[in-house]
Amino acid sequence: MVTVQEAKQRVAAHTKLLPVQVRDLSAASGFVLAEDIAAPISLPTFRQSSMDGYAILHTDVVEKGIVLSIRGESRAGQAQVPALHPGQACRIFTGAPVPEGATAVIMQEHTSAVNGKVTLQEFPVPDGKNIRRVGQQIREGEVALKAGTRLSPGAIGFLRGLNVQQVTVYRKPRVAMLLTGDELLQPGELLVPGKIYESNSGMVVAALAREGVTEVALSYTQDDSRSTIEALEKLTKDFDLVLINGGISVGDYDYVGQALGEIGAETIFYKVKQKPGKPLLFARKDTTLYFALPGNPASTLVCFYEYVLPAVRMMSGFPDPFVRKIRMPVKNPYSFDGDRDEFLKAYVEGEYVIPLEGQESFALRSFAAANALIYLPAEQNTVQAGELVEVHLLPD
Ligand SMILES: Nc1nc2c(c(=O)[nH]1)N[C@H]1C(S)=C(S)[C@@H](COP(=O)(O)OP(=O)(O)OC[C@H]3O[C@@H](n4cnc5c(N)ncnc54)[C@H](O)[C@@H]3O)O[C@H]1N2
Ligand code: MOO
Repeated sequence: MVTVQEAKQRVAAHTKLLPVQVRDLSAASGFVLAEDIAAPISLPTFRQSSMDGYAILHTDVVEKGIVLSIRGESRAGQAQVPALHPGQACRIFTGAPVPEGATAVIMQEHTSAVNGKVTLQEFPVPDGKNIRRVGQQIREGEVALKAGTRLSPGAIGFLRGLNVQQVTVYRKPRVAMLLTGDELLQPGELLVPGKIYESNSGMVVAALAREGVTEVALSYTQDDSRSTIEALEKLTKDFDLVLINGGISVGDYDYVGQALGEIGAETIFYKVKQKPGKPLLFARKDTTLYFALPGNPASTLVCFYEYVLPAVRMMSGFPDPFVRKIRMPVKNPYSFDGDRDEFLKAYVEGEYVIPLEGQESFALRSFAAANALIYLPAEQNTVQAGELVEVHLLPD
């Protein structure tokens, strides 16, 4: 049995970055850049107006009420704009090229135009006012995004604006999941005595999809040694990550630990001093990592968020792979017995975190309402209302 901290360290120590791949930017959201990206162009590429109004020479504005003659127009997308001379103003719109010679744009609301003349109500007008400079955002050749950046929607938009079409990123793991249990029913099957509807594959598939892992090879096995070994043998080569669910405790029909030994996987740890999820096993064979997740549904999901998700993120190049931790005051007092650290299904509401009813590891009802886990080390087994606790925010 290892501590939570030791288990996390061992996961980190045995999880390697996956090879890089080139992806179209349109299919790279959520991936992590493996190389710096240099800006192929400057942004803006030309001087642009940031307002609808009039391009002028700021030096013309020596007092309030100056009148200039309107010469021409510049609209967004226009290629040629005549140069501006002292005493002139050019009608201009947001995003349009600023004529050569102009040094400022006065917003329309600060002007009045009549009969080809415009009166400016603003004084003084600083040099460069309402003009986006060439390269103000980024200059050609500068590093636009560094290796290790996760491609957020903002990053994708930024790269699109730079006309970057392909990116080199770390690939995401190829994942298989093996569900064990004689009691498991597929959706829609007839409910017969002793059976349950299988919940854990759908849950893990949904959680993986949020990490950008959209394909999971699912397979099922009965609780017997031979079929468990055979099922695992099929999953070695083609996958970076194999998740096994159930059959990892000490019962007479729990064959997963033994089967992993039979296929030559090396156990890196078995059992973590935590609740739920004590019988978690982590193993490795060649470049494939195996997590045997305890079958109790809440144990499966806690182990997923605390260990599997960080491993997926580490493989895909995330610099900060663990779920986000903050310290918050707990709304209600809470206490527990036992010598294992606890992960409590919880709800963050405003400035407080609330431990939810129904913490048993068979129960997903509380998980369905949770947006966080409270991590309480065994030493902190009694907390008072208002006491600060460590909160792990679940990904949205
Ligand atoms: N004598 C002991 N018994 C148990 C111990 C122990 O230390 N000594 N540990 C308990 C803990 S803690 C956990 S957690 C469970 C883990 O059990 P397994 O990983 O072997 O899982 P199973 O026995 O196969 O199933 C447990 C539970 O979960 C249900 N289950 C399994 N798979 C699914 C699924 N895909 N979807 C929905 N529900 C599933 C299964 O029906 C059982 O109710 O062991 C304790 N026992
Ligand atoms: O560790 Mo188990 O998940 O407590 O039921």
